Parts: sequence; structure tokens; C-alpha cells
Amino acid sequence: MFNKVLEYAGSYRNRTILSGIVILLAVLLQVLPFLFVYRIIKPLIMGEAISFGYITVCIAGVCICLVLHALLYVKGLSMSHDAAYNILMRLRIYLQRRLENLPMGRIQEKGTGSLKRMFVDDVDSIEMLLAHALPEGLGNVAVPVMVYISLFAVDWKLALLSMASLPIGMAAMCVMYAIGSKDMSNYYKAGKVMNNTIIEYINGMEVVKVFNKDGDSYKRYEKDIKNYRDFTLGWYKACWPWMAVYNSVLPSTLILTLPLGSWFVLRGYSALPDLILVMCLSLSIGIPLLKALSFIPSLPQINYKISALENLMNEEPLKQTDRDFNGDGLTIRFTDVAFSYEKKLVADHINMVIKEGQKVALVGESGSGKSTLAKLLVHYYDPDRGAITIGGQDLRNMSLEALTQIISYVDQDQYLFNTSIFENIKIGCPSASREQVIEAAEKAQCMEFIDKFPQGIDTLSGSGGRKLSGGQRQRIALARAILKNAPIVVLDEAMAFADPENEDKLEKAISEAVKGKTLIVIAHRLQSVKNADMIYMMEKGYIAGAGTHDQLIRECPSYEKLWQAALESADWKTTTAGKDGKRNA
Ligand SMILES: Nc1ncnc2c1ncn2[C@@H]1O[C@H](COP(=O)(O)OP(=O)(O)OP(=O)(O)O)[C@@H](O)[C@H]1O
Repeated sequence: MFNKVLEYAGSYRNRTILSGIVILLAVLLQVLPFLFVYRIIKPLIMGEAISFGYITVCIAGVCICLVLHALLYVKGLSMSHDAAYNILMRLRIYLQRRLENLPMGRIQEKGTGSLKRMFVDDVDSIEMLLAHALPEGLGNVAVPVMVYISLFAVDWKLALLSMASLPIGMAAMCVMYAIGSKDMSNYYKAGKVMNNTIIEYINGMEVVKVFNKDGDSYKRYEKDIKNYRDFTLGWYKACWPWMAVYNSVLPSTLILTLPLGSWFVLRGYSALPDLILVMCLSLSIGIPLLKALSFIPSLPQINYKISALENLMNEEPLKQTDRDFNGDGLTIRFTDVAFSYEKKLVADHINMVIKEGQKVALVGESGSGKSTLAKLLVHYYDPDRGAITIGGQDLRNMSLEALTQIISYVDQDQYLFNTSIFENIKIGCPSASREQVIEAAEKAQCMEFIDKFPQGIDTLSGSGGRKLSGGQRQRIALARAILKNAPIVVLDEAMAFADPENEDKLEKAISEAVKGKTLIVIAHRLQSVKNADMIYMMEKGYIAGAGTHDQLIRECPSYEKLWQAALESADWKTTTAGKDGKRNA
């Protein structure tokens, strides 16, 4: 466990080790006063003559040891904390770099809750290991070991007596550790579920209120936090008895030394001064032993968290190189592509050719795999089989930066940062001038709502773009794409938030964003993609048909069925619109 963490320590590794040595010296200075006490008690018991000056020197020795102990302990702890927080910082930076190299899709799947827990809580818990358990634990274990060795040099029989509590204490400790480790994964899972439920509860509060489901939602929330409480208490209850045993037995070094040691002295097997020395030193190691033991209950937890972090670090990174895009043209080609989420195959035998400048639509029922193909094209995932190339260059054979320079991807849920609308659009091209940003906003039909804000384009969009409507957020995303001016545009349900009022505006924004570019569009509304150069009909992860609208109507029954359904739905909307006089289709 220590080794795993120290691998990320870099130059702070030595500082952590040095802090351990300083604390070890501090613990030694905590034991030394007992030797001074022995130097006073022994002559008194043995009836030897000692002077007041001698006693004063011994007491001064005790005081100096205690002061030095305090100073060194503080110094050691400050060094260990300094090293620990620097290592945590390195670990977080390392995790962030690993995360950046993971497929984007995998990052999204993990969810904000669990990633936050790993980056914040799990990494924080390592502070205990580095700043305390490692330096303090080592010092507080090493000194008792040294003391025991010197006790053996004094009188091996008495030394054995003072160690009598060790086997029972150690056995109790091992049992506790085993119980702790066994139930750790359930305890951790319960924490994870509670974490996700809390985040979901907060995120979904609006929906819960709208559907008046306060009761149900709260019940699940309550169930999960109760579950966590029960797991935690169950886990502690299983560990506590063993903790009590080793906490009380281990430091009880006098339990046999006093009665049996006295008997040894009376029978002449041991010398009285040796018994006094052994008793004094046995007493001295009680505090360090207890201190060392105090870290043990948290070790299984920390070990588990470190393993979880290691798993994240060991996840297979996205396959990419640092090459620029140097393809021959911009023809996109999917060759026998297959892809699964976990073990579930969601796309298979995908063969598609999208020529430069073509407008191509992916259609099909919900869950048929359209978005997955878009995500594969923008390299959110690596395909399990087959290849995706642009201009003959495999996506895995270029850097993600190179790919993002030639593709703009707009999906239903574009994230807006809590900065101004201007900054949010500028992300599309960080070097763009204010005029260029405004021009892109105009082309994306954003100015009409931006002008209504008192601060115009400098209005803050709120966390995640909360101050804007879904349709407005989508138009800002399109403005980003217009500003980016990449030659390939992928639109996934770009009209998802379109209401009759802004449908026209969105359509205009889209036609500006895709002018003269290759377009791959995923749309539920078949009418909007009827004129595409090529339509791919997806069915349960396969391409069921490909061609123009007219070809598919003739040759692909599933497309024909989907088209009929689309017409019926349009009819229904027109009829309903006719009834209340509003335009709905
Ligand atoms: N992150 C994921 N993990 C596991 N399964 C997923 C994930 N994303 C999608 N799926 C599954 O993969 C299949 C294809 O999903 P995909 O989103 O590609 O379909 P789609 O045709 O775009 O659907 P829609 O039109 O509803 O957006 C579905 O069965 C879906 O449940």
C-alpha cells in the first residue's frame, strides 16, 4: 500500500522518509525518560546512596527529552504534512492526465459523483496514510521493537514475560483486519450508492417536484443513507470487539512481568535491578504501541481506496498518437466497425462511406445505435473491431486535438461554463476577435435573445447554462461550431429542444453552421433529413439500409415504416394545431 502511493511521490518520497526518521527520534526521546526514572528508582530500591544533585540531573534529563520530543514530533509532522499535500497534488494532477487520456465516453459513464469522490475524498484519505500512518506508525512501531531487543539483552526471561500480551493482541488485530477488509467492498459500495443518490436527488429535484414525487424520491434517498449507516455501523460493530481486545491487551506489558518477574527474583532466576529496568522500559512502550495501533482500523479503507484509484489509472487509455491530421481529403470511412458497451454489442458490421461535402443522416428507432456511431466518429470510444478513417488516416493514428480541429460535434446537451455567453461561444476558437464571436452569434440566431439581456453577450450564462433555455443553449453550441469552422460537422439531435417558436431559427442556425461542410446529422424528425445526400437506416446496431430517401422508401421496409410513422405523427400534430389555432408541426 505504502509503495503504491510512494510511486507517485517523486521528489517528496525522501521527505516522507525523512519525516519518519525525525518522528522515530522523537519517539526514542519519549522512551528515554523511563531510563532516567530507572536510574533514580533502582538505587532507592537497592538501598544505594544517591545525591540530590544526581536526582536533579536525571530530572533535567527527563525534561530535556520531553521538550526535544515535542519539538521533533512537531517538526516531523510538519515535514510529513508538507510532503503529503504535495504528493496529493501530484496524484491529482496525475489522475487528471490519466483521465484526459481515457475515452470521453468512459469518463461520462463514470458520472460526476464517483469522479468527484475519487478526486476529492479518496485522494484526501491518503493524507492520513502519508502524513500520519507512515511516519508516525513506523516510528511508533520501530521504537518498541528496539526496546524489546534491548530487554532481551538485559534478561531474556523477563523480556519474554513483557511480550506475553503480544500474541493475543496481534491475533485480535489480524482478525479485525481480516473482517475490515472482507466487508470493505460492501461498505465502499454502500457509500458509492449513497453518493450517487444524493447527487441524483439534487439534480433531479426539479423533475421530482413537477411530478409531485417528493415522497418516492425521498424514500430512495432515505433508504440509501440508512443503508450506508447500517453498513458502516455493522462494519464497525464487527470490528469494535477485536479493536477493544488489542487496544487493551497489547499495551499491558506488565500483565505477566510483575507477578512472574517478582517470583523469578524471589527464586533467584532474575536480578531485582533487571526486573526494575524491564518494568520501566515495558511501561515506556505502551504509549507508542497504542499510537501505532490507532492507525490500523483505517488501513483497510485506505487500501481499498488506493486500489480504486489504481483501477482508474490502469484503465485502458484511448488509442491515439501525437500525429497531426494529414489525410488525403476528408472522406469518412467506417470499415466493419463493431462496438459494445461493457459486454452489450450495440453496433456491428458497420460499413459507411461519407464523401467530403456530403450531407448524411443517421436515422432509426431509439436505441438503434445512431449516437454511438457519432461518438465513435468523434473518438469518444475506440471501436472493438474495424477502423474509422478520415482521408484514409485512422482516428487512432492521429491526436485527439488533430481530430477535434477537423470535426465539430454538437449533441443535445452542450455544456455551458459559468462565464459570459461571449466566452462560451469563444471556446469554439479561442483566438477569435470580439467581432468574429458576435458574427458567429448572429449566424446562429443567438442575437435575438442575447440583445434582450441588459448585459447582452457579456451576460453570465449560469452554471451549466442554467439561465438559458434548452433551445438557446443549442444555438450557442451552434455558434461555437460556426466560429470553429471545422470542415466536418456532426449534429446529434440538434433540434431536440426546438419548440415551434425557435425551430425555424435553429434550422437557419444549422444551415449556417454546415454551409459547404461535410454534415453527419442524427435526427428523429425524418422530414428534416429527407433531402440528405445519403441516409443510413440503423436497426438494432446494424445498418438496415443506405441510400437517398426515395431509394430507401422503395428498398428498405423498416425505413418505409419509420417514414409512415413520421407522416402520421405530423398529421396528428397538424390536426391538433388546427384545433387550437397554433402551429405545431
Ligand atoms: N454509456 C452507455 N452504457 C451502456 N449502454 C449504453 C450507453 N449508451 C448507450 N447505450 C445503449 O446502447 C444502445 C444504443 O444507444 P444509442 O444512444 O447509440 O442509440 P440511439 O439510436 O442514438 O438512441 P436515441 O435515438 O434514443 O438517442 C442502446 O441500447 C443504449 O441503451
